[in-house]
Amino acid sequence: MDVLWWWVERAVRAVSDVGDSGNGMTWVAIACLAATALLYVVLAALLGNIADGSSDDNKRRQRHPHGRGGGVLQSTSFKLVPVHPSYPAPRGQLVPQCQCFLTDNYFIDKLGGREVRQHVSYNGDDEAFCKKNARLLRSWTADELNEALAILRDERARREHAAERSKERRERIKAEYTFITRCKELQLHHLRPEIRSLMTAIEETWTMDGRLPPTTNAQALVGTARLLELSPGIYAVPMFTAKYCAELEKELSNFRHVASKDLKQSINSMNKHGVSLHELGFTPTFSNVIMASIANPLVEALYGAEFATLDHHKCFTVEYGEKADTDLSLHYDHSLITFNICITSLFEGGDLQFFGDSRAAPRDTPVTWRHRCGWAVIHRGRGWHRALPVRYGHRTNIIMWLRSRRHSREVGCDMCGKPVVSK
Ligand SMILES: O=C(O)CCC(=O)C(=O)O
Ligand SMILES: [Fe+2]
Repeated sequence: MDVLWWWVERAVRAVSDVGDSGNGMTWVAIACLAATALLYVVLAALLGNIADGSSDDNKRRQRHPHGRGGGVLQSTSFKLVPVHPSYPAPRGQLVPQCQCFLTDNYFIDKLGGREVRQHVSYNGDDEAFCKKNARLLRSWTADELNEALAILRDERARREHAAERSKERRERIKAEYTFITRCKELQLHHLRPEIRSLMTAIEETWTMDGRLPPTTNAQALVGTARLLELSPGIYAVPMFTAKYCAELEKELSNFRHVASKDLKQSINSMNKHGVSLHELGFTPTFSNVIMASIANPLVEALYGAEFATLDHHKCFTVEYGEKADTDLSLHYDHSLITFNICITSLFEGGDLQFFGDSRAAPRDTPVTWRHRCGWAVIHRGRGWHRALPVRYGHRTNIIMWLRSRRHSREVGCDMCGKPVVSK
């Protein structure tokens, strides 16, 4: 590098001398500049640091299984990695691998109009359910019990057929729905400068093998590009521009208005409104791109390398307001890591509250986050959390439940904690 600077200095001096020394020196200046340019190209090629160009993306993918760049001295600014259909790691939405998907985490919101907000397990056997929940059932009337059993049977049937039904809806949406924007193709300019510089800051610390040095930790990043730590392991960062949020909301609101009811199925047992972004066709150009380009490197920096094997996800919207859900009860997510991005601004209330790890009882005093349009909240899926009622307006958030098959096999299922036998 010193040699390069020496040549640059010579070139600059020669050019500035031209004015004083007349034409004789012009040739010296041109020769110096040409030599400098040649030297730069050779050095840049040697360091694998030729900026831009599609071949660069291919090189990045080969260096790191999650499509990230690497290389010492790499200082190009952050780019989204287009995820090619043949790219093996991110496979979009997969069918849940653990059997607990069929038996655990059933939510009963209301019985006979009365709020009960109860999470229970149900294996399809009504008698076993009654025996196991004898104490709870004492507070229910016979009618309420019948209603509860009907809810559980419906929910179990929904889960058993979730994959096929989702595929059918996806195909119908593709055939029947006409997009009015191009929002499902995430572009670099849709991202706020803060997240771009945060990702650049992370890239700059990568070593030659495309990994972060073990000394890199979340504390070093907090404060960079407005990355906030709300509490240990819970972060917030500006992610989407206001313009992009408006475009997303315009599309989603159009879908809400024109799509038939059966295409807008509830995405889990708690949220009755909202749509699956996978069914809307967002996976290849939106969710997979976020997972490969942003989530994996960011999660590695914030939580450690063992979390950076995210390879599938469930991506959907939640909607609160007058003709949507009001709030969301205390729960934890079917995810290793959750990205929760707010895309609207005209609402009041709806704060997100965290109550600690779900492997322990919920804490008394929550950490509260007031959603901001375009900001993402990032947290472990297994943390207790809830959303307070939206009192005015409409709030739409994009929820990405990011999962890792490797983590489920090696550490345990995100929901029940038991190791998942690989398929
Ligand atoms: O509305 C929110 O911000 C929370 C949504 C959420 O926690 C979920 O859908 O899992
Ligand atoms: Fe959640």
